[in-house]
Amino acid sequence: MREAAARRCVAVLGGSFDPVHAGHLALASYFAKWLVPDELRILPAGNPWQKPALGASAEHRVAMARLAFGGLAMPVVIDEQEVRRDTPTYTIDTIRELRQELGGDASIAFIIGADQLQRLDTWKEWRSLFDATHLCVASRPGFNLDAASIPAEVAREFRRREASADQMRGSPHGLTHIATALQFDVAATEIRTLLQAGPQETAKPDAAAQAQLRRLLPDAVLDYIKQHHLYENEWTSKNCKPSSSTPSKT
Ligand SMILES: Nc1ncnc2c1ncn2[C@@H]1O[C@H](COP(=O)(O)OP(=O)(O)OP(=O)(O)O)[C@@H](O)[C@H]1O
Ligand SMILES: O=C(O)c1ccc[n+]([C@@H]2O[C@H](COP(=O)([O-])O)[C@@H](O)[C@H]2O)c1
Repeated sequence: MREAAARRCVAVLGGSFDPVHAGHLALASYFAKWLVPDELRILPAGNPWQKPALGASAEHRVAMARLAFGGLAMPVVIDEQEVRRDTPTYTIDTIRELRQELGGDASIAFIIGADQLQRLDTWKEWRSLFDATHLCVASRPGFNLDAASIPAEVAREFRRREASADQMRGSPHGLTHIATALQFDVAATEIRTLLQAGPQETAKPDAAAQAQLRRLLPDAVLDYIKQHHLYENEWTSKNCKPSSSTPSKT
């Protein structure tokens, strides 16, 4: 008798990654261990419509994501579909694209942190997400996962769909998991602030900020930020165009 082919499982982590930091790596690594997917798909957001502004161009954010996630010991794909799109970045559009690409049978699991769970009901067509993907959520310091912090309807959906890793790998979409063990206290906002925390005349972070940055960012990402003088000034516009320091295409 022929053995049934195993269902392909793809874990997806989307983000503004402005810049990518150790919290993103911890989040991806956590679910890589929990779900054991065949692939980790990283999706830098082109136009994250709920963020007031961005500090680096899409090209730089993609380049930093490549440096950061390329070091993980698993198959990683940096998917640029969202930065190629002109429209606001809606996850439902992206997941539908992914479905087309991966087929109806693949198990797709979209990963978010607790802050996004708290506002999931503001996402475009959030209920439709369950028809196309699983949703995996991780705790994050500063963002409660208790009943009072999650919109009631979102909490209800998550409760009735809660599943094990085996169940998620074994079906294409519609299941959820909330992991409460991750406690990595870092945000991109904090990193952008640290990068500006130097004497005005030097525009360089002081020694304490420097040590903190080394702890919160992969070395290659910090080196890249310095090489391209990213985040040295106040906010640039949201759709910031690549500057002269845009990475060359290789
Ligand atoms: N420290 C963290 N722990 C758990 N999840 C995180 C952490 N940092 C980011 N995430 C999750 O990663 C995804 C992408 O996050 P994003 O790129 O917006 O980073 P951020 O640190 O939240 O940025 P910002 O401070 O600019 O809002 C989101 O789903 C977010 O919840
Ligand atoms: O689909 C939406 O409406 C939507 C609203 C807010 C956030 N998202 C997605 O959630 C992921 C994390 O977003 P962010 O803003 O925390 O970087 C990223 O992939 C975003 O595109 C998606």
